[in-house]
Amino acid sequence: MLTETPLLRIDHLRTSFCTKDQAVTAVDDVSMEVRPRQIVALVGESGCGKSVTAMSVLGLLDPPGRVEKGEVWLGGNNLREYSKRELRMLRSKEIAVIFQDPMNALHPLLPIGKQIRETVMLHRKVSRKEAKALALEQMHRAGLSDPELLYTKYPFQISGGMCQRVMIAIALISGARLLIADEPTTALDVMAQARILKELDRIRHAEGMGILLITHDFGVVAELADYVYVMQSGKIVEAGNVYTLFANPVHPYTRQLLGSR
Ligand SMILES: Nc1ncnc2c1ncn2[C@@H]1O[C@H](COP(=O)(O)OP(=O)(O)OP(=O)(O)O)[C@@H](O)[C@H]1O
Ligand code: NI
Repeated sequence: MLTETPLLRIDHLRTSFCTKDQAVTAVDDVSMEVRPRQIVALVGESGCGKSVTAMSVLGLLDPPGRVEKGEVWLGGNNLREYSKRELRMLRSKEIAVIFQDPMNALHPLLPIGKQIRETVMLHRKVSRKEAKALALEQMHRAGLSDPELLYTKYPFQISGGMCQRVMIAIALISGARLLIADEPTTALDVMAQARILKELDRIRHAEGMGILLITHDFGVVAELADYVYVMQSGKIVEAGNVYTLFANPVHPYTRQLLGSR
C-alpha cells in the first residue's frame, strides 16, 4: 500500500495575500500527501489556512491571494505548470470538490438535474436518457428524497443543505480519483451527515478514491480518517496516523484541539 504513488502531493506550499500595506502568509511551507483509498483529514481552528490550502491546490485563489512557492502534484502532473483553462478541465475530470459554501459552487443559471446529468455525460459514454436515470439514482444516494421534482429546480430554489447534497451527488458520479471536501457536511443535520460520510467511505473503498477532508469535527476524523494533519497559523504542526495521533498527541496545540472537543 505504501509503495503506491500518492494521488496528491503538496510540497512546501506557500500562499500569501499581499495588499499595498501588508502581506499575510496564510499557508506557510505546507507539505502533505493523499494516497488512493485514503481519507486524509486536515484539521485546525478557524482561520488557520485549511480552505486556502484547498483553493491553492485547485488553482481557485482570487487575487490578492497567490501561491508563492512550492509544488502541487496530481499523480505525475505538476499543477503549478497548468494554465487556468487546463486546471478547469482537470478539476471537472479528475478532482471532485465539495465546498463549505455549496451555493457558490453550482452554476446559478442551470437546473440542478442538468448539472448532474452533464457530469454523468462527461464521464461515461451514455445516452442523455441513461444519463438522466443515473443522475436520479445518484441524487437518491446522496439523500435527496424527491429527485424527479428537484431535477428541474434551480440552485436558488433549494436549501443550502440540498445544494450540498447536489455537490455530493456530482462528486459521487464524477469518477474522480481525488475528492477535496471542505467541511462537506456542515449544512446538514446529524442524520444526513452520517449518511453522506458513510457514502464517502463506501466510494473510497469501491472506487479507490483518495479524499482530502477538511473539518472541525474530531468525531468525524476519528471515525473516518486514516491520516491527520494538524494546522496552526498556516503551518502543519503535527501529522500522523489517526490512532497514534489521538492516543498520543505530541504538539500542545493538538492536545488543546483534542481537549476542546
Ligand atoms: N481574501 C483574503 N484576503 C486576505 N486574507 C485572506 C483572504 N482569505 C483568507 N485570508 C487569510 O487566510 C487565513 C486562512 O483562511 P482560511 O479560509 O484558509 O481558514 P480556514 O482554516 O479554512 O478557516 P475556517 O475553518 O473558518 O474555514 C485567514 O486567517 C486570513 O488571514
Ligand atoms: Ni475554511
